[in-house]
Amino acid sequence: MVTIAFLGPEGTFAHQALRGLQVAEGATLLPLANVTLAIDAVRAGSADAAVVPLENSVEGAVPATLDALAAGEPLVIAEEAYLAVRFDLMARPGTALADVATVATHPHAEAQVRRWLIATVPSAEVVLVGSTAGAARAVADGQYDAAVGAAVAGELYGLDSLARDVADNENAVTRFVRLTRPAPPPAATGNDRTTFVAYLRENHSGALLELLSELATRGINLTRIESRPDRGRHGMYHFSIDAEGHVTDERVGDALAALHRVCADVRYLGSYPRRDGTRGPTPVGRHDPDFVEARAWLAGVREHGAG
Ligand SMILES: O=C(O)C(=O)Cc1ccccc1
Repeated sequence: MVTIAFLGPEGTFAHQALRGLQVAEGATLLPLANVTLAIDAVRAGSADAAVVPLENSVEGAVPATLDALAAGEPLVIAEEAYLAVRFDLMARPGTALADVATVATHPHAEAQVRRWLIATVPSAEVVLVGSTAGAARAVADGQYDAAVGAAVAGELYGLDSLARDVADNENAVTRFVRLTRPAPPPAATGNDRTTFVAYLRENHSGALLELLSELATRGINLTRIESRPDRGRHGMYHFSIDAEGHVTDERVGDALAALHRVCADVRYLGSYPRRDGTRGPTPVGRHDPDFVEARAWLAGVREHGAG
């Protein structure tokens, strides 16, 4: 029986994202209170996969997810899904806006409704918790006056919406990933993404340029790059990167091998179909047959003194 952990409880955006991901029929769903617990459940073997947010179009990366992937037992991204996120301010029935002294929500939700909260409930204290649905449940339990989250969470926990669609920016989307223990990637589709973490060898001038050059010379377009501090080494950073292409593409494999040579470490985090947009054109000389032909030419030069 397959068990899928997700950022819970029921009613989170992560819970909604499950619908857009491959979840085996009859799988057991395991809601956990924060991203780190969900990811560690896969490492411990108590879940086969975890569905967690990785980045949001307004607030950027989810650090807890990036950091849990960058260290500890390796995991891979098997799949991604995008979800449009909308936020309501929800409270126990009978609560008026004027009664709201505390508002609980997830940090990524807070960032997306910050101005609205300041304008609407300026003296309310905002409390950051593990998830939006966790906030809604805590409001139902009487811990806080109001929660910011998905309308469905309000319905689940018996809250009323005091205000609907309260985001500062319309059209925010969040990217969720399904993580598993290391496994062969799904087959290349021609529109894929590869995620990895590069740890620089030392803090020398041009170290990041060196890393980027290996990707640029092979015509690899990046869709995200984030620096995160190496927790144990003050002043040192590693880079969490999404690149267009699949690890079985010649140019991507060649670039990862090159980074393995020049970096202190490269942690491969999976190749999987890209669900937003389409990749740009591959530059001349960087298609798979170009690499195959170049290898044959070099073999000829080495063996016969001529290609
Ligand atoms: O707390 C949730 O519901 C989540 O799934 C995390 C989150 C919070 C806000 C925006 C996107 C994802």
